[in-house]
Amino acid sequence: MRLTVIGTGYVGLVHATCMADMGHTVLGIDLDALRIESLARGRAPFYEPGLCETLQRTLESGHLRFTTSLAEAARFARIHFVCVGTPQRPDSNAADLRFVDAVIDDLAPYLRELRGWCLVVGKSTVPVGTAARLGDRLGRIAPQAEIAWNPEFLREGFAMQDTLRPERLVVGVVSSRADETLREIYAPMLRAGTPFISTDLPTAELVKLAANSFLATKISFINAMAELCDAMGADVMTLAEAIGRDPRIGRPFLQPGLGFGGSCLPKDIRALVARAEEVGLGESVAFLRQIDEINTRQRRRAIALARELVGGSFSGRKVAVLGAAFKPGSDDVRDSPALAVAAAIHGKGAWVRVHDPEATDNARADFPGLQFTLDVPKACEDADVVLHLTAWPEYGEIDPTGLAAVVRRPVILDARHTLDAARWRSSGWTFRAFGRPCPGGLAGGDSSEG
Ligand SMILES: NC(=O)c1ccc[n+]([C@@H]2O[C@H](COP(=O)([O-])OP(=O)(O)OC[C@H]3O[C@@H](n4cnc5c(N)ncnc54)[C@H](O)[C@@H]3O)[C@@H](O)[C@H]2O)c1
Ligand SMILES: O=c1ccn([C@@H]2O[C@H](COP(=O)(O)OP(=O)(O)O[C@H]3O[C@H](CO)[C@@H](O)[C@H](O)[C@H]3O)[C@@H](O)[C@H]2O)c(=O)[nH]1
Repeated sequence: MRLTVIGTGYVGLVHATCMADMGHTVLGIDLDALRIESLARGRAPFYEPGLCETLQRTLESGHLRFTTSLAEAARFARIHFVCVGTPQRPDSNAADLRFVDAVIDDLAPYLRELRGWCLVVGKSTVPVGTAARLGDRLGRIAPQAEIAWNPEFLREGFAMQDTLRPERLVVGVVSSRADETLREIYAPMLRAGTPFISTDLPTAELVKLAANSFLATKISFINAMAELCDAMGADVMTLAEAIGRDPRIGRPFLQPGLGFGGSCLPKDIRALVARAEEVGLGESVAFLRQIDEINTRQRRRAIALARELVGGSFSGRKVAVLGAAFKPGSDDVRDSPALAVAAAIHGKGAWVRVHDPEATDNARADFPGLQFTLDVPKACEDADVVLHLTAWPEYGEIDPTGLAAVVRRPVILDARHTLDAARWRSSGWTFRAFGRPCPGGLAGGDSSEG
């Protein structure tokens, strides 16, 4: 089938390339002319495992092309996926819907000129009620155009596999024709057994926000347990393993540490609370405010413990930071917990040098005051403390003995719980982690400092 994908960010570009790889003929559209130019030459604007190869393959096969023109998009296909951003508004916790609104306003006049039915399918994460509102807006200008909502659940770092082999497909539709069209688009996945959940617009919109709220709740729950473990001398990793064995609880998303960041979980739980408040149900989701607060507290705890580890003041201290991306497998630094901690420590007078295997360009653009390097020993040269803040697998391969020879003091805070404490300690390191007993005292820093 012929499809367009409007917005070629993390969601749109991955969706466009995967749809093209499945055999559809796809036109990708973005306002950003430089991005479109480099995509047309097969260059992806961000790091995502497997994306580059698929992009090049689908460009070569002729299944994928790019343009900046919505007029061309309207002529090209009857099905248009909308994948533009819905960030947090600068002035409140609500979602900023101006990009999705703009796509509908700009596309609708071109669709009106066409004869026959067409379908605009939102994939962006939006507050409940947005799809119906956009459907009305679209219908007023182009009465033969219909809206559907098909929220996206991909994880960065696993985006290709999550798109090609999703756990489920959720579609909100207002007609059986939309339902059948979406089933046809996703036919190879349905044949492979992917559950297809077809529902109304509000349910589809809410499923997405509910899923992210639940994931955020699991993470903050285990981090709250880590705080208790610190105070009580218990071990949060054993606790996570033990409760995670219960299939009603499950081990995934119980990894304690610095908490969640990125462009989705933080803004999505805030947007859900904001929307619930609009309909007078703020109290029903008040717990999500606490989930958010527990999450940001982890960053303050890491700063406080790091300060304790350098002797009580950051002034003039050298701090090595391992990791800048909001999570491993991605070069995305949007709301990165690692960079928030690094910047705060830098702001308190420390020399901070950050290593990341993929995200240094993006991180440098957002935090020009920090120093960056692609070499772990260089990041750690003369450091008073090493902070492990993003769990890239290669940090698990570091030789602690070799690194001890480079630093000023062999002291490490593992804020992601993926390093082997025994190995580091046996190489002479003072090794600290939240929620884990440590020889000679409790691991937790106080969380009082902002
Ligand atoms: N990033 C993720 O992992 C992820 C996963 C699931 C859902 N989502 C949701 O999907 C949506 C997109 O997220 P993203 O991370 O891909 O965003 P992004 O910021 O990476 O990409 C958005 C793209 O849309 C383009 N754009 C903006 N307005 C446009 C317009 N009028 N016409 C054409 N292009 C336009 C921008 O130039 C940009 O390239 C958001 O609602 C997000 O919450 C994101
Ligand atoms: O046990 C865990 C799991 C994750 N994280 C952190 O949580 C954040 C988010 O991780 P993850 O959910 O893997 O990344 P995203 O790519 O942001 O994906 C989430 O947000 C997307 C956008 O809505 C959804 O599509 C995905 O389903 C949802 O997992 C990162 O900072 C992780 O380091 C933890 O601290 N502990």
